[in-house]
Amino acid sequence: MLRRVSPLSKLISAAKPSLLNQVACGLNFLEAFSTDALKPAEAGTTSKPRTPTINFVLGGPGVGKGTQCTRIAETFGFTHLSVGDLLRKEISSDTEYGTMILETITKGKIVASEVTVKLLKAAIESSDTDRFLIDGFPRSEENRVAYEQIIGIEPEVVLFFDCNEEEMVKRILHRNQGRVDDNLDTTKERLKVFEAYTLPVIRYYSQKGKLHKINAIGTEDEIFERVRPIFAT
Ligand SMILES: Nc1ncnc2c1ncn2[C@@H]1O[C@H](COP(=O)(O)OP(=O)(O)O)[C@@H](O)[C@H]1O
Ligand SMILES: O=c1ccn([C@@H]2O[C@H](COP(=O)(O)OP(=O)(O)O)[C@@H](O)[C@H]2O)c(=O)[nH]1
Ligand SMILES: [Mg+2]
Repeated sequence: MLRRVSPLSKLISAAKPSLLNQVACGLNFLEAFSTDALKPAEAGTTSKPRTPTINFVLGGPGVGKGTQCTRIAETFGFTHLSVGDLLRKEISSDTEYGTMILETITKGKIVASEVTVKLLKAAIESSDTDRFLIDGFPRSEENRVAYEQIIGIEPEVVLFFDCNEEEMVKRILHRNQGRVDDNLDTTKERLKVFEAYTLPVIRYYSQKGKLHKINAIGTEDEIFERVRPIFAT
C-alpha cells in the first residue's frame, strides 16, 4: 500500500545545504517507493506487520566492519547485510543499474540512495529473519534521510569502528579480494568521502545517543571483545 510521505523539510533540517539538492531530487522516488510493509503497527490496527530490529555498522574503508559483522552475526544471531556486497551482486547480475554502480564504486563515490535503499529494502523483506546488521550504510545524510523515508525503522544500535587512516589503507591494500576499489587512488577518495559524507551521519547518531564508538586497532579478537558487551545485555 502506498502511503503519503511527511514533508522532507523536517527530516533534512540537519542536513548540509550541499546535500539538499540531492535530497530534493530523490523526492519523486521516495513517494513512489514508500510503503507500509516494514512499518511498525499503529495503535488500534488489527494486523501486526513485523518490525525488524536494525543495527547499523559504520566506519572508514578497510577498518574491519565486515570482519566484525561476521563475528557479531554468528555470536548474536543477526543476519549480516553488507550494502557493498548487495551492490557488487547487482554488478555481477548485469542488471539495469550494474554499469552505474560499477562506475561509482570504481571512483570511490556513493551510489544514489534510490538504488541502495531499494536493494536494502528488498533484502530485508525477502529475509525470513528479523534481526539485521546493516554493514556500511548509511554512508551519507542523504542515504539516512532516504532510509528513514522508505524503510523508516529506527536503528537500535549504531556501531562506529574507528582507526587511523594509515592502518585503513594498509588493511585495504592487503585485502586481496580482487575488488576494483582496493587500490591507493580509490582508497584516498573513499577516505575523503568518508570524512565529508559519513562522519556527519556518525555525528547525527552520536547526538541521538545511539552511537557506540569502538577502537578498531588491535587483533580481530580484541576488537570483538570490545563489541561483545553492547549486544550481550
Ligand atoms: N583487527 C584487524 N587487524 C588487521 N587486519 C584486519 C583486522 N580486521 C580486519 N582486517 C583485515 O582488513 C581487511 C579489511 O577488513 P574488512 O572487514 O573487509 O573491512 P571493511 O568491511 O571495513 O572494509 C581484510 O583483509 C581483513 O581481513
Ligand atoms: O551504502 C553504500 C555502501 C557502499 N557503497 C559503495 O560501495 C563501495 C564499497 O562499499 P563496502 O561497504 O563494501 O566497502 P568497505 O567500507 O567495506 O571497504 C563504497 O566505496 C561505495 O562506492 C555505496 O555507494 N553505498
Ligand atoms: Mg566491508
